[in-house]
Amino acid sequence: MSDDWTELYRPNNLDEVVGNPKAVAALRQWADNWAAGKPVKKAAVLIGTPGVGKTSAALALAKEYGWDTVEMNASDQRNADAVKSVALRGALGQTFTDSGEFLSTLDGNLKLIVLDEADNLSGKEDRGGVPALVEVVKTTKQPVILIVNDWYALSRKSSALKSDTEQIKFSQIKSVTIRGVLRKIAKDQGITITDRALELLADNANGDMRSAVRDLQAVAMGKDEIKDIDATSVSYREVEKTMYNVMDDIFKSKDADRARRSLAEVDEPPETKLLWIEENLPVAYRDHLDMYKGMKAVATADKYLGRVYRRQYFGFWSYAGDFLSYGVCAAKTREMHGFLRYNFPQYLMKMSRSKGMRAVQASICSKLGEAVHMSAKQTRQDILPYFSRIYISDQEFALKTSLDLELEQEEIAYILGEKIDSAAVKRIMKSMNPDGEKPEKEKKASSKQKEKKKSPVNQSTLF
Ligand SMILES: Nc1ncnc2c1ncn2[C@@H]1O[C@H](COP(=O)(O)OP(=O)(O)OP(=O)(O)O)[C@@H](O)[C@H]1O
Repeated sequence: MSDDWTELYRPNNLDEVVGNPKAVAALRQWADNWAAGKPVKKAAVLIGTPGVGKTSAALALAKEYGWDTVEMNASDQRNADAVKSVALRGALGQTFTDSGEFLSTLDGNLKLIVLDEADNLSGKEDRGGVPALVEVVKTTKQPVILIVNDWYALSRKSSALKSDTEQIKFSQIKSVTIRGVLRKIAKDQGITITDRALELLADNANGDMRSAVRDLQAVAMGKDEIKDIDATSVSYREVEKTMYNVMDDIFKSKDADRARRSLAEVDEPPETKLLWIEENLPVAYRDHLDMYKGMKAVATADKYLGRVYRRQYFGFWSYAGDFLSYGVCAAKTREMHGFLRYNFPQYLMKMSRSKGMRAVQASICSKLGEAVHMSAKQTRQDILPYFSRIYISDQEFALKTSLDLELEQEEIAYILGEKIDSAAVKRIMKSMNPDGEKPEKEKKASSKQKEKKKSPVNQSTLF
């Protein structure tokens, strides 16, 4: 049995494929025609974003109709011959898998050929990827299903692909539907889960069932009860995910209205939105004029954001939003397709890193300041540089002060200017704690700090 819940709970039949009844009905109709020996279109294309059940539906269909399945990755050019050899043979006789093995068809059953990533044939046109696919969908003697995320990208490469296939669209799964599936899985696993946690997990998935099931499995690890707080741990990813979606709406499509709505809906401060767009505009717009116009819109948005604070007029936020969405979206000369690798804003990354560093420095200064009866600020200016020098050069001093000040590993690393897991830091930690047991003092340290009950450190031990 699979440990991966997305495999374990893959639908076993078409009725278990939730959320897209029309698509499932269309798929059944297509399969019925094949089963009756009169396929109207020999190949079906299942179109939809990742994790909405396209592959599951194809596999469930084969099970329901008692067909064998041959799954192949269409983007791998090496498979083209293997696909043809399976597809172009009749139901009787023998066929090959992509690894060249014989597949016997003793009962004369149909064989469902599932071609994953069929939209990923980019750059392969000249090497025959698309023509091979067209030949297959026209002449196959076996039912063929193409799985695609981006139908536009594929269909514009060949009009035959459009006319010779049955296109079936899968929409994103509604949050409430996802919730139902998650509830069933939790029950089956003997896990209790709060309604709020279910809601959080389902909402976070943004219509992607696979990611919802994965998140559930991740938060359930080692637990038999999932509380609200457990589910909130996945929510940071939602921010990125949502911003990534907004990026696509702004940079790829020409639908400026959608771009505007999408940017307005994402729950992030306007400054953060601007940073995302500024960071990724050069990734998306390779044309210099598009980039120039886009950056101009970003600059104008930035001007309005500045005015919000200077004039305390929050109406300017919407102006800024319009420039970032409408402005940037309309700056391009044509729609963009294909995958774009967006970056998390560098500025935010640096800031959060240095925020972490500043917090560590503040905590050292507060401990040290207490020992020498000085404010944390004064300690930082007048004591810390000298303290660090002595600490680095005198091991005995380092050990003593680390124990007296109850320094944590990250604080020691900061003073030494080393990485947290460096040999020097480990050496001091080990000397502080030779038996591997946490000293009593250290154990109490964090709770003591929280209580703000400052322990009187003996100055004579320190210096
Ligand atoms: N509609 C659905 N009903 C039930 N389970 C689903 C559905 N969609 C997805 N799942 C769950 O998510 C997993 C992944 O789904 P599946 O592989 O079918 O998605 P997909 O649309 O083919 O995605 P991709 O395009 O990334 O391959 C399934 O194994 C199943 O556990």
